[in-house]
Amino acid sequence: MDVNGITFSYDGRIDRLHDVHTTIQQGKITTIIGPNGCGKSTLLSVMSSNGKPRQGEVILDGKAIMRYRPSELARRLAVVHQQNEAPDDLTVEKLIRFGRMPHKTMFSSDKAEDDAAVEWAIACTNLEQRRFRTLEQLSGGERQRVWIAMALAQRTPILFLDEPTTYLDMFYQLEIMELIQRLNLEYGLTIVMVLHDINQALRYSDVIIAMKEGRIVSSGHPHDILTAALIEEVYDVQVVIRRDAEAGLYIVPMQAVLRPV
Ligand SMILES: Nc1ncnc2c1ncn2[C@@H]1O[C@H](COP(=O)(O)OP(=O)(O)OP(=O)(O)O)[C@@H](O)[C@H]1O
Repeated sequence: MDVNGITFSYDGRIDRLHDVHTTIQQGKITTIIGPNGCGKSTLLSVMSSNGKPRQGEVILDGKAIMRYRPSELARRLAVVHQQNEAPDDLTVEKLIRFGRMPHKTMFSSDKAEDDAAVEWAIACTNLEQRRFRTLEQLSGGERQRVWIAMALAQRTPILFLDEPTTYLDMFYQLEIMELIQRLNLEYGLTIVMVLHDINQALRYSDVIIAMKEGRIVSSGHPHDILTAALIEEVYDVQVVIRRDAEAGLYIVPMQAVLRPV
């Protein structure tokens, strides 16, 4: 996927993305980082054809993303949004089955293929024991796995996740990150996600895109780009970067740099 010079505005007045260029590498995990309001979710939305750029275009498999029919795009790319809502009385299995919608035509659907995709999504996300529960009977971490399972049931080669670990405790955060890593390594899914936890970004990404004020400041392998200088430039936070024999590279935020406004 190529992002070619995207400039985007919600209201036609203020640009929230300014001439953004990047290439999403197939089969890799790419993580978008940056402070609140810098345009991470906006970029993810434009990259999934959810918003028309003022300038530039996103190319997927040689074709501009805006030229895909919605169902055609939904067979290539699935999105797990930051906030998800569904009726509380819907069972896990029924909800996951909605992921099959893009594969149905007006006249037919391959029931065996649908069943196999739903079973695969349930198995990947370890929801076998929860399939007949309703959403309200699940923990936050289990609910997040349901949304991921629904996206997996789409059987797309590309998966976008917007802040998949927000509101989850340490256990569930790790569980989701390990699931994402497994989906990438075992099934070759191309993953693009937004994360706030810089250490998670460092540990699980092949490529990091660092944004500030609607622009890409730096992108590349986490070990190459995540320097103390870059983090201070992007977040206004001083950090120390350490390497531990067991834990590898890790970042410790030390101090917010207060700047006059
Ligand atoms: N639907 C919208 N209509 C108008 N402005 C919006 C809309 N969504 C976001 N914005 C604005 O666009 C800018 C970028 O927002 P975006 O949600 O992409 O940032 P973000 O980096 O994902 O932030 P966060 O980390 O807080 O989720 C912000 O100034 C935000 O207020």
